[in-house]
Amino acid sequence: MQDGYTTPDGRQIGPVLLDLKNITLRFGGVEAIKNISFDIREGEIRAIIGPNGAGKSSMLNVISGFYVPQEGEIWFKGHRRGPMKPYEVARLGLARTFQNIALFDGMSVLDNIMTGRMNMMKASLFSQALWWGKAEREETANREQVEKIIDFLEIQNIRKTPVGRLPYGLKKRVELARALAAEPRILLLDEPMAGMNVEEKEDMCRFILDVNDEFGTTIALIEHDMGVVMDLSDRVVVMDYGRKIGDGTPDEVRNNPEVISAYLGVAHE
Ligand SMILES: Nc1ncnc2c1ncn2[C@@H]1O[C@H](COP(=O)(O)OP(=O)(O)OP(=O)(O)O)[C@@H](O)[C@H]1O
Repeated sequence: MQDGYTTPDGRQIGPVLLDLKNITLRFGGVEAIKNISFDIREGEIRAIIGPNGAGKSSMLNVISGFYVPQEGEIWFKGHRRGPMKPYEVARLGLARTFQNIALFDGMSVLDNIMTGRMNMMKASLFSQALWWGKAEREETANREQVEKIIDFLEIQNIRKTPVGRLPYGLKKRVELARALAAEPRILLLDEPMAGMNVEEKEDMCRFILDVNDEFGTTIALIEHDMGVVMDLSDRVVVMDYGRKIGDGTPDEVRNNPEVISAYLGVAHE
C-alpha cells in the first residue's frame, strides 16, 4: 500500500498525492470538521459521503484551499501546504465543479470552457495587449487544449450555444469541461450527479471514469447517489456530524456497522 495498489479492475493507483492530517474546521461555535485524517492517492477516485450537514462540502473546500482549517496539516506530494491564493490553487493542479452550477449563462460553451484556462495563461497583460508572439502561441495552445476536451466530452455540436439554453445534464458536462481545461492533477466534484435523470447520470459516470483513465486525473467527489458512489470509487470516506466514521473500499464501507446505522441503513436501504 505504501507506494500504491492495484484496483479490482486492474488500474494502478500510485503513492499519496494529498495527505490530510488531523483537520479541524470551525465556523464560530460550529465544528464542521472534527479531527479528520485521510489521504488521496495518485490516480484514485475517492468519494466523500455522509448525511446532510456532515461536513462534506466543508472538507472539499479545505482540500481546494478555499477554507483554511484552524487545526491540522495538509501535505501535497510530500510538501506541507500553507494558505493559498486562487492562482496558486490552479498552479498546484486543483480544479473543481460546484453543487450549484456556476457557469456564465450568456456566454457560449466554448467561452465558458476557455475561462477554465485563465489561470494557465502566463504571458503578461502587456504582451497580451500588444499581441506579441508569446501571447499568440499561448492562445493557440489554449484553443487546442479546449478543442481536445470538447471532443472528449462529446459536446462539439453545442460549442457555440449559450450555456443558459442548455438542459441541466449538459450544463453539468460543460462545468466538467471547464474544470478539465485547467488540466488539473486533482479534480474535485461536488455532487456531479445531483438533479440528473438516470441517463444523464450514466453519461456523467462514464465521463468521470474516462477522464480518470485517459488523463490519469485523480478525482475526489461528494455524491449522495450510493449506486454511483459504489460503482465509481476506489475508496470512500464517510463523515457524520463532522467526524470520520468510515474509510475504505466500497465493500468495506458498505459493511461497516457504524456507517450503516448513521447513513446507509437509514437513508439508502
Ligand atoms: N460558511 C459557513 N458558515 C457557518 N457554518 C457553516 C458554513 N458552511 C458550513 N457550515 C456548517 O458546517 C456544517 C457542515 O456543513 P457542510 O455544508 O460542510 O455539510 P455537507 O455534508 O456538505 O451537507 P450537504 O450534504 O447538505 O451539502 C453544518 O452544520 C453547516 O451548517
